[in-house]
Amino acid sequence: MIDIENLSKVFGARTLWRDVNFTVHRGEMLALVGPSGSGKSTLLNCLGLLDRPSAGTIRYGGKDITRFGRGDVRRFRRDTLGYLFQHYALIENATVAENLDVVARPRRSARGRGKGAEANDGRSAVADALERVGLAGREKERIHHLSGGEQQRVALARLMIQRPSLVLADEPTGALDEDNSTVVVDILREMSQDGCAVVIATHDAGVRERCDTVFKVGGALPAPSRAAVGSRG
Ligand SMILES: Nc1ncnc2c1ncn2[C@@H]1O[C@H](COP(=O)(O)OP(=O)(O)OP(=O)(O)O)[C@@H](O)[C@H]1O
Repeated sequence: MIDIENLSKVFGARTLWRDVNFTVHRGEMLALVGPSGSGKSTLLNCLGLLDRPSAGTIRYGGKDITRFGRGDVRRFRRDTLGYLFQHYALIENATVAENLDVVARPRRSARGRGKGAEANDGRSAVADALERVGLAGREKERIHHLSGGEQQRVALARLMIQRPSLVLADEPTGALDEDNSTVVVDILREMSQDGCAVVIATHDAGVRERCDTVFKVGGALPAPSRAAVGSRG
C-alpha cells in the first residue's frame, strides 16, 4: 500500500539514512527501530509529508506522494493519514468530546448530510470510539484531568473516528506504563486488522514484538563514504 523506494535524507554534510526501501501493506504493522537520533521520526515525517526526503520516492496507491502539490497534500492528510504522538497532541483545556468533535465534524459535512443527521452521526461516532478504547461515558471530562494512558486512548479514539488508511505513530507508548502500552498496541492492531497500514517508530521491545515487520534505521553516518543504513531485521 505504501512503498518506500531508495529514500535518503541528508542534512548538510550529514546523511541521516540512505537507500531505505520497504513496503507496508494494508493490515500490516511495521516497527521502525534504531538508536536515538538515527532518524525514525524524520522518516515518519517524510511518510506523513511533514518533511521531504532528499532523494527517492514514496508511493501510496501507486502515486508518488512526494510530488503532491498543496491541495493533494491537504487531502492526503485529511482523508488518508492519521498521526499518533508520544505526547498525545490533544487540546488540554477542552473536553474529551470537544477533542473528538474536531475530527468528527469535517467528516460529517464532507458527506453532505442534513444538520440533524450530522449531529446524530457525530455523537454516535464519538460514543462508539470511546467505548472501543475503554472510555465510555467520559465525553465531558477535561483532557488535563485524565491520566497519560487515558489521554493516549482519547488520541486513539480520534484516529478511529478519522478512519485513516495509514497510521503513523511516533513513540506512542513512550510515556506509558506496560498495561497502557498493551492497550495502545491492541487498538493499533485492531485498526490494522480493519485494513489500516500502521508504521510505529519505537524504542519499546514489547511494541516491536507485536509488529509484523521490523525495519532498522541505522545510526547517523557522514556523507558520502559509508554504506546504506536501513535494513529489515
Ligand atoms: N531540520 C533538521 N536539520 C538538521 N538536522 C535535523 C533536522 N531535523 C532532524 N535533524 C536531526 O536528525 C537526527 C534524527 O532525528 P530524529 O528525531 O528523526 O531521530 P529519532 O531516531 O526519531 O530519535 P529518538 O529515538 O531520540 O526520537 C537528529 O540528530 C536531529 O537533530
